[in-house]
Amino acid sequence: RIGRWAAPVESLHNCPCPDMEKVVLVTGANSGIGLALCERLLTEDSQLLLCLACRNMKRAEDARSALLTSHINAHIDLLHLDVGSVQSVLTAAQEVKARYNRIDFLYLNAGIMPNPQVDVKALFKGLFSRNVINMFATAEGLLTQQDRLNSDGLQEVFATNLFGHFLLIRELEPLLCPGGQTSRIVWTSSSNARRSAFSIEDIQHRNGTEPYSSSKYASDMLSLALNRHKNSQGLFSSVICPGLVMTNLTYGILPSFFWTLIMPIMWLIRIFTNTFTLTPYNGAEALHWLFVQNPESLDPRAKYHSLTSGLGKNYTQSRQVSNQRPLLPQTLYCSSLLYVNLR
Ligand SMILES: NC(=O)C1=CN([C@@H]2O[C@H](COP(=O)(O)OP(=O)(O)OC[C@H]3O[C@@H](n4cnc5c(N)ncnc54)[C@H](OP(=O)(O)O)[C@@H]3O)[C@@H](O)[C@H]2O)C=CC1
Ligand SMILES: CC(C)=CCC[C@@H](C)[C@H]1CC[C@H]2C3=C(CC[C@]12C)[C@@]1(C)CCC(=O)[C@@H](C)[C@@H]1CC3
Repeated sequence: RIGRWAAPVESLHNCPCPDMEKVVLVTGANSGIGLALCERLLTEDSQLLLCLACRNMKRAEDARSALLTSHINAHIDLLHLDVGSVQSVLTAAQEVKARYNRIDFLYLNAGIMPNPQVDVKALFKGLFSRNVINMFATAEGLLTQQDRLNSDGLQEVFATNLFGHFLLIRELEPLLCPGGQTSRIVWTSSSNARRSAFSIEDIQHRNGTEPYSSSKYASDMLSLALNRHKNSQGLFSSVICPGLVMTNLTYGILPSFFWTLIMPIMWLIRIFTNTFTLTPYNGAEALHWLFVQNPESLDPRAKYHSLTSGLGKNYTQSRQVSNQRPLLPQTLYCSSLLYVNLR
């Protein structure tokens, strides 16, 4: 490989990825939707070079073993990455650049919702309102979280769900779109993302109680900005919502016995709102769907939703990302640049 995008000799030597193998990196790959995505990607393309980027190597090892049981010959690498730590992202990016000479797909899936609180009064009120379907689909007005500062002095939710991922993109730029090829970025966002939860004056949601919603809205805007800045260079960014999925994240909202108790109700609700995808496999539908799409055919302003019908059929639907204020994506892009340049 010659030219601007050439990798250092030792990395080419190390790189086990011949030209036709896709290199896919997934953050938060050891559980839930991330792990289900890996399973689905290996089923789709057995030649993949899959890199599980996780903060806990024991859990990462377990995930790799589970994947290898059903895909014996799969090529699965592990990478230590705590997206909530600037130093960890920088070290991991160095490691990725030493191992591979390109990234075809970067799935930015790791995410947290710490100390969630359900507003039970609002839930009961909502049950008897005309807004009930929207309430179940978006949890609007139902959920708050308590955030804290991490060791970098950043709010933990924004650092994990947004800044760490953005820093990773910036650091991996030399591996994105090498030699005129296209590269793809896919964010696991949420239908809980709401414009009113985000303020450019409080870019980390330090003073609010909905950092999760705010950070997911910010990731939608950042994806939009990436498309505006980078599509012409062959870099395409998309956002998805997996629907409501039973994972460690949701088990952190209510105790598991409660979820088990209301499971029949959840199946019933699915008849009215196809956003209750419930299983990680179903939730990974839009992530998998994007993998097999031609990037030029995608809408840069869309959010792709994993949906499951009452009869259990999975499909992907595109909806416009909600209410973009003019210039907000660019402003956010610049602010995030400032953050990552603080390193
Ligand atoms: N479940 C749902 O209903 C919905 C989920 N989502 C989004 O889907 C994504 C996946 O979540 P889900 O599968 O549900 O939940 P899980 O908790 O099962 O998965 C989250 C993954 O992210 C990893 N992670 C968390 N923090 C970090 C970090 N600092 N560095 C590296 N990895 C980290 C976790 O690792 P570890 O095991 O070490 O904690 C885990 O692998 C999240 O972005 C979430 O916001 C969006 C909409 C709905
Ligand atoms: C289903 C019944 C009878 C009770 C559960 C009520 C809430 C706990 C539940 C209703 C809508 C859910 C929801 C989420 C969490 C749990 C609810 C608030 C999410 C916020 C989980 C994470 C996401 O990113 C969203 C897409 C979910 C939206 C719906």
